[in-house]
Amino acid sequence: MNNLIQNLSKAELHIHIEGSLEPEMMFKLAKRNKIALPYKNIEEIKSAYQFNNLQSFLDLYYQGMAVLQSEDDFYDLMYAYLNKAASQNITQAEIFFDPQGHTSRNIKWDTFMHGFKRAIDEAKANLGINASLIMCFLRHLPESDALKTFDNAMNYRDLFIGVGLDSSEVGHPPSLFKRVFQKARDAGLYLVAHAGEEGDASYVWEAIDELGVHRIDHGNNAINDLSLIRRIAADDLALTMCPLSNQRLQSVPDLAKHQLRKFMEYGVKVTINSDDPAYFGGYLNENYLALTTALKLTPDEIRLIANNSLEACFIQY
Ligand SMILES: Nc1ncnc2[nH]cnc12
Ligand SMILES: [Zn+2]
Repeated sequence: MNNLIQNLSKAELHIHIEGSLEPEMMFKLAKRNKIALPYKNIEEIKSAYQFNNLQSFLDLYYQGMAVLQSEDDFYDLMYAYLNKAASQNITQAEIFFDPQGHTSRNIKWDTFMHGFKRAIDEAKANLGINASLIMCFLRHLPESDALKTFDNAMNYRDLFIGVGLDSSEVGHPPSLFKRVFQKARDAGLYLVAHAGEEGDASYVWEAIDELGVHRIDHGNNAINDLSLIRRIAADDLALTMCPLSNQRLQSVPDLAKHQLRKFMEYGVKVTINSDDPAYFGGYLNENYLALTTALKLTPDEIRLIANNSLEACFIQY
């Protein structure tokens, strides 16, 4: 199975670039930028990564971002991910970034956008991997902040392909972001949203009906609503699922009960992704392997999931 998973061409459609910040790089950048970390060494960082829900992870995720300061920092972060992705036979990635996590720390748009672009261009030339960016709005902040972020992002319109919605889900439903998603739709951008990770099925309904998303990030809790599953399948909305993330954030009790199999039985276009690999203990192939073992996926099922990921890409090469 290991070889099959390694050798298959795959796309990754749910990866937060800031979630690929490995403890080693966090330490290196903290030193480079003279930023004090609340950890003495890499082992201490790793042992702090014990999560009991989404928020307990997000608190450390936002704290970790503080080491990202210069264009070179953003370049290094992106290039390291793309290098790893290419080594796992990922031919294409549509990558999330969180601008509000950086502008709130007074980092300039040019700094992160130019760092990301340089890494993406060099990785294409050196490694043959295709990558595009999806800008996410932080849903724990008000829509007015997302609208300002959207206006600033339009100065870089050719550097990203879509918008998404992430951060703390419960209490921040998709409908609160209707206006900014409408603006993004009018600008010809692709639309995605995290929904049904910790929120119930109503969050997924809203992402579809109020935001008009083209893919759903996670979607796990849609499993409790048969008419919703049928709607997702009928509209061919891919789910970008993240098994190790679900396990580490305790949003599934046991990987053997992961919702992916049931969605697949209903004909939903399911995909496997890594979400925040530096925090959840595995990149894409480790996610495929963990779910293959837990759900006893057959080689044909693994091929189908990998093929789904290529079909669900917004950009077809
Ligand atoms: N799994 C996740 N859910 C919501 N927001 C996130 N930001 C980074 N990872 C996330
Ligand atoms: Zn995510």
